Amino acid sequence: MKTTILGYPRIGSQRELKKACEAFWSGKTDKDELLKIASELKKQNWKQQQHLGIDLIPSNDFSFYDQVLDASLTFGCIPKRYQDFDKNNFLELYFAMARGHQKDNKDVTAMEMTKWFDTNYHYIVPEFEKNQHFEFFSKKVVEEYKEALALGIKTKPVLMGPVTFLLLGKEKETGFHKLDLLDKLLPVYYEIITELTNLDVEYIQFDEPCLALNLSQKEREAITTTYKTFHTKFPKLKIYLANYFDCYGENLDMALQLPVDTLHLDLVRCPSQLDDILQSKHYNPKTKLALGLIDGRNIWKNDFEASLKIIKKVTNTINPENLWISASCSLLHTPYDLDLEINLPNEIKQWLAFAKQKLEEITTLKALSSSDNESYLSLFEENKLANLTRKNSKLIHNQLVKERISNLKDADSRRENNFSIRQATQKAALNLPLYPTTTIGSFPQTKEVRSWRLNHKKGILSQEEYNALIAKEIEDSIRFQEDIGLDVLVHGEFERNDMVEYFGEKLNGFAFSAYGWVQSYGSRCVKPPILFGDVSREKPMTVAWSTYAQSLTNIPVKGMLTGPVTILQWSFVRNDQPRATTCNQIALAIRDEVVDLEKNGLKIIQIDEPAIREGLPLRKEDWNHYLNWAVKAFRISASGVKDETQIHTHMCYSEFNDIISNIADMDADVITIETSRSEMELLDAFVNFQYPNEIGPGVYDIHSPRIPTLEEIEALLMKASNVLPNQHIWVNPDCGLKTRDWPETKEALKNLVKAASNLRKKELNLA
Ligand SMILES: Nc1nc2c(c(=O)[nH]1)N[C@@H](CNc1ccc(C(=O)N[C@@H](CCC(=O)N[C@@H](CCC(=O)N[C@@H](CCC(=O)O)C(=O)O)C(=O)O)C(=O)O)cc1)CN2
Ligand code: MET
Ligand SMILES: [Zn+2]
Repeated sequence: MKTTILGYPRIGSQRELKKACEAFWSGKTDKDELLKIASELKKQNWKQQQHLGIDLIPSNDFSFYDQVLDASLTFGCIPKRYQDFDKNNFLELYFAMARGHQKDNKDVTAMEMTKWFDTNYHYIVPEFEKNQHFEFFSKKVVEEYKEALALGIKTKPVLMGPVTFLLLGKEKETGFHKLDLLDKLLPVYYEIITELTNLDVEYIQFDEPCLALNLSQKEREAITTTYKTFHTKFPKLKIYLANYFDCYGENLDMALQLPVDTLHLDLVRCPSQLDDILQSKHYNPKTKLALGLIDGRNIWKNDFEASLKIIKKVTNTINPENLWISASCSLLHTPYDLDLEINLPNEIKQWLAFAKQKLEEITTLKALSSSDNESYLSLFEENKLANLTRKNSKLIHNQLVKERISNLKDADSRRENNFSIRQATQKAALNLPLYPTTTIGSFPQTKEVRSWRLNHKKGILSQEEYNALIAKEIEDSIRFQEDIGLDVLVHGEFERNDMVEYFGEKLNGFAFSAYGWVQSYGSRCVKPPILFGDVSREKPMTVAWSTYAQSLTNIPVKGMLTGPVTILQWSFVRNDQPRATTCNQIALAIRDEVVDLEKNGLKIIQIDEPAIREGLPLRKEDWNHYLNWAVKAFRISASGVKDETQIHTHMCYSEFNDIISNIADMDADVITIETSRSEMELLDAFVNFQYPNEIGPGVYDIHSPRIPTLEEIEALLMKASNVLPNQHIWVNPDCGLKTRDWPETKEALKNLVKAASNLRKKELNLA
């Protein structure tokens, strides 16, 4: 039996890569400095895995921004708008594709970004044209292999599999299907594999998580062709085929017949597949199985007793030499090292394992499964005790919360009247112009704002001093919004470290790490709170700052909350009860907050649910169950208020086509969505469905420092007004502005307000 993993976090335990990239982008450091820090991080990761006993260590799991963008560059899949970039200045081209570029007489937009399966990680969407050309362009996969080899480590290079790569991308022209490009793409893989095998590479890991989706026959055939061809051309190459995040499902028979060395199984998300495989007539006992037993998506300690039972069952049928012990998926989605957490309560800490501890768990499981396991038995006992303590802990259970959940009634998830009645009431109460303008909530989280929070945490700033600084920032932002003429204002979220962590800190049932950073996209990280127990709200969480902001102005200010599904989705969630139950607990806490905001005079309340789509199960047969409880949880949180209180929700990074009726079912009075990078394509779902409520399609791509021009915004707005009822349209950016700086934010928002006002004028002239 051997150990391996699919990938390791790369941002650095102290977010070194984040800091290095941001310093490079701002021109504070040069390319050599960035490359040096990257090399150091790769080296640390490889050495760490070697030290802790991982037998087959991955390479090319590092990335400066995103592994799918890396793949696009590996295959020379570079959209035409970047053709003026010097191909010898790789990093400039690479980051231009990732973030857009607006200097030295160049002005190009970034590539689209979207959710990586059901995670909070975002990837850069490959773009294809009809006559797409592929070539082996970036040699990173070869270079990283050599880099590790120079350190004495013979790695397993990781490549995005060709079918997943194509399926994750997007046709930028009509008249072809992306899978048609496979024939052109495969020769590039042959070239890469040839170079790697010339260097004596034994194993290559091909990531094909599309195998967790409901594939069509054509897509399945593409997989078969690909791996049969690889095997025919490179009979000595050991192919490690990685699927993760769910079952192989109806793709299993096909997968089992592939001529690959190893099939990787996510046994956390899909424990049942093991029996399916062991009983399948298609299973060839020579195919190795990688048992993904350690949860790569969560931070709970593994249950060794349960895992060993599974291993034992497998070894009854399969020679241990044909088994790998592994994590369910790449450890990219877990934080680095629990040892850094000195402030976590010990009782909770003993239940947890971060990436480094998961490596230890993997090697311990291997050791415990061998006959000579005596020196590891104490680790087994320790693990057993920790899991037992967790099960029986007093910290977890709150009877009052459980009772409230069991007393939930249908009426708790319904507003008093339907939307058309509410709309009329709200119109009278709010008196907003046609095409009302607003923003999504956050304003720039500047260095200063963050340093106040850091200094407050360190005790350098008192609570009063900190509050005074935040209050001043809110006041400035209100004045700015009034000055430029926005119609619905926000307080700016300056007091929040993060839209989920902030609420986690205020609710019972959550714990927080100090360094539990996980990459979200590019250099941006999140620190998901640890939801370990029953959730309840002790006191109002946002009322003070929201009412303060409203007290400064006569223009309506939106109360700003994060919704229950998003708080659930972006936390590390307890695995001892159904997620639906946990979600309802959060929903009740948010509901109480919504009611308190209304009581305190907020006429508009936004409940953000950007993670609703992300939480959608990968396999369609599981969709309905999820959508039912998720939509219901949102409705519970939103339904405690009077008709005249306007409930907004906000979603980003989402394809809406296949869930649009459920989105409508959420029944928010207004929804704001991200649409600008896709040039309003995401709006189609709402148009085709004749979405009944009001909607603000984003007209400003906030992920890029680029300032959208007045003409661009107008063009997007025209597109929207051509297809939506004018009375339903709001004008807003794609998402919050916390990652932007003030100068660009100000310019962009002025353009946004002006664009709305121009459109209004046009409308009047027509009338
Ligand atoms: N949870 C979550 N998921 C999400 C989003 C989101 O907002 N939250 N948005 C979408 C996109 N993802 C995003 C994810 C992160 C950030 C982001 O800005 N993250 C910040 C960290 C935010 C944070 O927690 N800030 C803390 C800690 C800040 C910090 O780094 N402090 C410094 C000191 C201050 C300084 O000098 O900068 C330190 O501790 O060393 C705070 O403000 O208190 C970052 O990476 O820089 C933006 C978008 C989807 N998923
Ligand atoms: N209200 C939040 C903000 O403006 C919504 C963000 S969605 C990722 O930052
Ligand atoms: Zn958003």
